[in-house]
Amino acid sequence: MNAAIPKVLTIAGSDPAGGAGIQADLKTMGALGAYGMSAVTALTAQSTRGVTGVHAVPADFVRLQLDTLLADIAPDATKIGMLATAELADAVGEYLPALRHTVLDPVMVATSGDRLLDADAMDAVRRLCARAELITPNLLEAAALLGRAPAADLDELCLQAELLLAAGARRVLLKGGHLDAGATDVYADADCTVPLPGRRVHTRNTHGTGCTLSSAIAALRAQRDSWIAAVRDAKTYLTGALEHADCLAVGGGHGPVHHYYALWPNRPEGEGTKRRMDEESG
Ligand SMILES: Nc1ncnc2c1ncn2[C@@H]1O[C@H](COP(=O)(O)OP(=O)(O)O)[C@@H](O)[C@H]1O
Ligand SMILES: Cc1ncc(COP(=O)(O)OP(=O)(O)O)c(N)n1
Repeated sequence: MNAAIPKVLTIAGSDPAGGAGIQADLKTMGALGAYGMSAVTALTAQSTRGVTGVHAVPADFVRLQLDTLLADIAPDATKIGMLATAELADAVGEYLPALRHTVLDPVMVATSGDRLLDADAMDAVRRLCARAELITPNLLEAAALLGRAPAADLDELCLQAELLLAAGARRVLLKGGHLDAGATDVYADADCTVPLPGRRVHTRNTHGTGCTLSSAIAALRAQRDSWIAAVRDAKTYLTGALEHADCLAVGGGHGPVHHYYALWPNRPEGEGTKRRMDEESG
């Protein structure tokens, strides 16, 4: 694998509160040793309490951002997040053949319940799912893509991951964060279907978990030899960011996860920080 610093692109919406969207993606990429770049698909008016407005960028201007960027820089990996409209989903789809290591987070609805994708954009997102190298739907997004009820247990998670493969996806990480217990996701590709258990963190500060996970996978895919290795390491990073979310104390609603938990040595609250200080003092 190339030892140069990887250049990783996010094509996503903006979250002014800094916990989701391109802001979360760029923080994640920086925290994981990648040089982050962004093409913005939509502005949201949003805080930790919810979304009050969405303003989609015209599709031709998203094309201009991508044409200008890609004429100069070849990303080592790309994460695609909020697409807002069918027109934007189709426009971004035009670039997938030219991009490597593509991760699509088919963002539809924020945790607050606010819509981030037009209702008539589902077919365009389905088309995109078949072109990305990995898709990372949550329970509700998988159910919407498949036209089924959301999975309620691990068996159904595995089944829906395999149904998404059968529908054309190349690799699927079906996220189980919305199940009542645990934090088990399911990874599936043509060779295997693997449950990925995770420690459940008891915090209300979960804003941006999906964005953080998909951008971490992209950042790490550029630095790992396989998708499954990137997915496992990204999940470990996200669990740490959730474990340290409460010491950020941002906003009055669902606050962000702590993207820089391993990098800020002067914040004594964090367990990762403490571990690092212990290691440094021998
Ligand atoms: N409380 C939690 N503790 C640990 N991991 C969590 C928690 N909530 C979500 N996750 C993990 O965060 C990632 C995003 O999951 P999910 O919440 O299902 O997606 P989204 O943010 O897209 O709705 C998954 O890997 C999931 O297992
Ligand atoms: C601009 C923007 N993009 C995506 C999301 C959704 O973020 P996600 O990590 O899937 O989940 P929540 O933040 O809603 O918990 C967003 N809110 N804003």
